[in-house]
Amino acid sequence: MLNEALKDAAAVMTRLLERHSAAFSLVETGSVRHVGHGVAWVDGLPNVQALELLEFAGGQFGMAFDLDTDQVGVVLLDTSQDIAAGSKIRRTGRVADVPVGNALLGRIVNALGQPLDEQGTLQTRQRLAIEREAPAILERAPVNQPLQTGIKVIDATIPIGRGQRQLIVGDRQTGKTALALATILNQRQHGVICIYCAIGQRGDAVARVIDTLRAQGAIEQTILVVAGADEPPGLQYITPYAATSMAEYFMEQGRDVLIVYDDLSHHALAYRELSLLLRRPPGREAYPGDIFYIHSRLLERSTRLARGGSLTALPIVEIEAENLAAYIATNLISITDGQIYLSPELFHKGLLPAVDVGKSVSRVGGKAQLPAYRLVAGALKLYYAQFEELEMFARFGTRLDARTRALLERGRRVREILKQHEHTALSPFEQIVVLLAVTEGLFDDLPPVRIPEAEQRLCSLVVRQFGDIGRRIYEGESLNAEDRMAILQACKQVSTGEVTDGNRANT
Ligand SMILES: Nc1ncnc2c1ncn2[C@@H]1O[C@H](COP(=O)(O)OP(=O)(O)OP(=O)(O)O)[C@@H](O)[C@H]1O
Repeated sequence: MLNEALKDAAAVMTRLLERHSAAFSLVETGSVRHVGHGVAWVDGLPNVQALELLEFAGGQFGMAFDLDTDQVGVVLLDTSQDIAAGSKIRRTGRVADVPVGNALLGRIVNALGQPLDEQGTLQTRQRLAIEREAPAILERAPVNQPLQTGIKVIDATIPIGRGQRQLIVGDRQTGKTALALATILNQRQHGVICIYCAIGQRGDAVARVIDTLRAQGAIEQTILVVAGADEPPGLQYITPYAATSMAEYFMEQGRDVLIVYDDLSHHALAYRELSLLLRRPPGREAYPGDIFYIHSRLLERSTRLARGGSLTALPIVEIEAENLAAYIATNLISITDGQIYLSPELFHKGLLPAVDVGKSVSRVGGKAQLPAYRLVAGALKLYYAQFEELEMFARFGTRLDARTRALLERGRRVREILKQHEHTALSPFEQIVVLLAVTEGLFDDLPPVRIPEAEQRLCSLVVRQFGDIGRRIYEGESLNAEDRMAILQACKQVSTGEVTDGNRANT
């Protein structure tokens, strides 16, 4: 009896001692040896873990990055203003993590999950580490469901599937953000949750995105994770990882999620700055040796899960002077499943969105395209490729035969129909009908300037008359001969002016 009681007492004592020693290690403190822009070197903290969150005496946060034998390199996640040599710093015992959950929808937060909007504190119960392992191969499913962008040139020629990683690449001011934003806006009716992650962007650019999301009623299903250009490089560096953890929460609940990283060039610059400040050896273009790894580790987390749920990533990268072979851009091109290249030349010609179809590719999206779309898209790509080649020859003033002239004329109309204003998304059915009309030559007699008007009339007509075909197409049916005939007939009526605004004209 006494033995039993002694054993119990010993067990209680052991538990108390364990708890006490754990608590003791949590309050391990150190002091700042010296502090620079974005980083600090700290003495003490012998048991600190890599990526552990550390708290300075003034309440600022940092993250243990370089663990040397005699000091710790800490990346600052707040401004360094009130941190000086001698400042105290303590371990928190947890790696950097963020709140996750439905409460984040419609909110603007930073990489630590702190609200940046005026809607008060976040009511979330769960947190996830910002650095998480990507799903294993066996947990993944093939990408075979479309993610509709509503943009004709993308959905037709460079389709994106749910779970795909598609790079948006281009010089500055070529419409990269506009393209990603249009994709987010188009998810309103498809129930896809969106995360817009701004890294190193100017405040006015982010404000424009927020305003557009609000004005178009898409903010409620979007989370904005923002680290502006004036934030410490450490905070900019962890922002995409934090945003991905917030996205993974929804993916693991079986939801489809879209994440936009705007942009990874600024992310790479922030990491280079941190690495140079921490005196890590510089490599090509002064980037550290693991620059490829930081991006592949991030994008590996986007996938489609076999048990349901997907995370589609649209990373954006900015290049200079159309140099697609730039270091960070080529790294990202090799990591992702395709790229959308935005050309400054097309942008300046007013061919918006300025997607250069020849330099863009989607390595998996074709399998995800709706079956009805595949037939139309094939013909469209062929016309466009032939047209671009012929247009080059035509510039030399070569005399052209009638067939070539006809191909050129059709190509001009195809190009006209692929123009699209930034906030005018088309449903898959509308896109199929419009593209069918142009590839079948039903707009050949219309002057190109009248094509946008004909397109509008056609869209309102088919939605009104053929809603049922649209529904079937969306459910995965191909376009049968009868439906195709009916649609072509309607197209013919619109192009000849027989039908206006979806109604038969008074003839
Ligand atoms: N399809 C479009 N229709 C009309 N305007 C467009 C279209 N696409 C982009 N724009 C306009 O072009 C301008 C540049 O677009 P955006 O800011 O998206 O480019 P960016 O490449 O992201 O720029 P930055 O390099 O500064 O990040 C914006 O004013 C935008 O409204």
